Amino acid sequence: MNALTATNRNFRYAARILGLDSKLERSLLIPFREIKVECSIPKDDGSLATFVGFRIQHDNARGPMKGGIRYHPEVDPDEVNALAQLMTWKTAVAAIPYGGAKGGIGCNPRELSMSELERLTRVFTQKIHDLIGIHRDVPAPDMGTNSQTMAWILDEYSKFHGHSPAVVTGKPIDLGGSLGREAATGLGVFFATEALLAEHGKSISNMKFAIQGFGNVGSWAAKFFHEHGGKVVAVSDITGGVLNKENAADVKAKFIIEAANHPTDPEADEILSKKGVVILPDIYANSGGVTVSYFEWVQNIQGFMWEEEKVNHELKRYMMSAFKDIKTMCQTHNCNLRMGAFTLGVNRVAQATLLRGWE
Ligand SMILES: NC(=O)C1=CN([C@@H]2O[C@H](COP(=O)(O)OP(=O)(O)OC[C@H]3O[C@@H](n4cnc5c(N)ncnc54)[C@H](O)[C@@H]3O)[C@@H](O)[C@H]2O)C=CC1
Ligand SMILES: O=C(O)CCC(=O)C(=O)O
Repeated sequence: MNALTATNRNFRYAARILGLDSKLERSLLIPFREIKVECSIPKDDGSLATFVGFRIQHDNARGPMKGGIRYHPEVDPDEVNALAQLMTWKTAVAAIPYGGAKGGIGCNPRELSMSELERLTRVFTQKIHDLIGIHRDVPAPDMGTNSQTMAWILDEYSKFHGHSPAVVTGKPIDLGGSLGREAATGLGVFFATEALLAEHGKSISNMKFAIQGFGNVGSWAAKFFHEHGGKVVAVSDITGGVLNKENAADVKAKFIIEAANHPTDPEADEILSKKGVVILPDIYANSGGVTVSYFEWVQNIQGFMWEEEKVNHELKRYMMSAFKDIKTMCQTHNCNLRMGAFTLGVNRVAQATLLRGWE
């Protein structure tokens, strides 16, 4: 099942639980805008290379659209669409004033030199600069991109619109980035795990952790688990496996924390749930990144930098509060954590949409 089919299925299930009107359901599902651009660049050897870039803006009922840009060979419009939609529910679960978007370029960043990556990022920015903006759509890093990528977008965007640090988050600190943003997704995963384990009478220090993916998110999460007495017993990277209906039955973990986006397909979800595995869903578990992106945007707009302690303290407060809200939805609708998070997010966006109206 592809990522979009799976995400739509989860959304429809949540809409049914909430009893949403079918017209509202359709309006929430269809993306606000889908952008597809050709990005041609001269390679270092003088040859021409053409890549396809996407920015899918899913919903802006609760505020400017927000979400990362990924550079990966398998980027395709359906996947970006699903990830954009997940951002809409994620920002609503986190209770931050944003909608959802996601972008990507189909490329292998490991096969491009720094100067090729810079040219590609600048060309992509030239093609989308009039459709993003501080109060319109604010990109951030995701798989295969980082603070340097954001610095190039900021520089290119500013050539058209004047110096605009708040147009991207996850920037280098020297360009207005926030202290704590680089570690934020991993730290948020740690806070989310702590909250879940506490519910089950357990703590980080008496648990073993196997981490799939060891880039920004996985490596910071591993560091925080280790520092708090957790035993990190396994780490897998790109050469590792995926979760799916063939191997879901072999998973021995009692808890799965979805630090990545859409790492479990619905068929595997069902198998794992039947085995009694507790899954903490992506739209909550990895929301620490976008939450600190929000703090970065606020700091840029305020023109005032926060101490790292304040960033981390506020992050913990947001993560705890969202967990409490998800549990309330689980109790109200007698559903699992994924549907607790989906109903929470979808309901908040539905309410905002209804309040704004369609005229
Ligand atoms: N960077 C951020 O702030 C946020 C990232 N995410 C999500 O977290 C996930 C990871 O993102 P980043 O750490 O930023 O990316 P990254 O590019 O820094 O690292 C990705 C890691 O995953 C590994 N990987 C790729 N395919 C794999 C597979 N099949 N099995 C095991 N490992 C595999 C890569 O080798 C690499 O170590 C993505 O799904 C992303 O959308 C979610 C929220 C925020
Ligand atoms: O920090 C952000 O704005 C977005 C991060 C992101 O792409 C995600 O949460 O999946």
